[in-house]
Amino acid sequence: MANCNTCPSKGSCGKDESSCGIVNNPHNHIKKVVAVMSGKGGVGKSSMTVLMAKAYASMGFTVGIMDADITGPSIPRLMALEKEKAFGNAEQEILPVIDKDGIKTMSINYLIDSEDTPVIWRGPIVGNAVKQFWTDVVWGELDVLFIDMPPGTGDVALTIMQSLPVNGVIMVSTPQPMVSMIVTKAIKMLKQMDIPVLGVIENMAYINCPDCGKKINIYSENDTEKFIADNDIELLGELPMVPAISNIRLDEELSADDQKLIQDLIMPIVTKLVHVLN
Ligand SMILES: Nc1ncnc2c1ncn2[C@@H]1O[C@H](COP(=O)(O)OP(=O)(O)OP(=O)(O)O)[C@@H](O)[C@H]1O
Repeated sequence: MANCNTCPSKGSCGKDESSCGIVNNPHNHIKKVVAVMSGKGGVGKSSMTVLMAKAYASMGFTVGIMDADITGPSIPRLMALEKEKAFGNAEQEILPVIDKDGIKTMSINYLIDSEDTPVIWRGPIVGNAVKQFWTDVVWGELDVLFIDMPPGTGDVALTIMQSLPVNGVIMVSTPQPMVSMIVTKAIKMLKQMDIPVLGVIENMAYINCPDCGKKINIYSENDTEKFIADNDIELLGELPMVPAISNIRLDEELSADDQKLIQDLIMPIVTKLVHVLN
């Protein structure tokens, strides 16, 4: 049953506790829940989730990542935790896997034999698994929990939005008309559900010429300004396509230049996010 005392939305959601469908674990005290969503697959949602989580942790916040993409989980690999398994405690709860920076993570891949074993489950079972990642995982005290959403606006995305106290959503998109159209559907769904869209990240928007440094737009029909204005949302940032981001799992092995590049790209976004979340 719902428990407002441990709910991140306490005092701001307007729901009645007796009819609220969100169940909270009394051991967990999570201040903010941020879903990272894309509408369209492959645009960099999981990469952005990891970059933001690492940046938050580097600022001294306590951070968690829930990998809600049950049939296509990528958080363990992106965090270089793919060899880890999750264990339970005496209360039948699940302990998250914690990375070298103290980021707590949970993914279905920690619970199955091998990372390439497929999860062949229908929507309601997948939805229940995600709900258990909220109710049964010992997240403890967190300043922010990022949820790496499955792509699209299907059954599981709806379950998450209805069953977890999501404070806001970050949309990840690429500047292509077809992607913007599908991301717009997701934004409209969130507006109908009264869930705030915190802003959009335009990922893989351009490349920098390796010789002269000139910014080269990859897509000829780049209409980011219109997309932002039509949807009345904030642009949190535009990121280029760079090898450093595709190698984020090896962050400690990246050159000092690449580490600085990532910092310079992600910090303005995270600074805006800290501001809009407070
Ligand atoms: N800015 C970037 N520069 C270079 N490569 C990137 C960038 N962003 C993401 N990628 C790469 O693009 C691919 C897709 O990224 P990612 O898995 O984060 O997308 P996704 O939207 O979460 O995908 P899915 O829909 O499967 O969940 C990965 O190989 C990732 O390394």
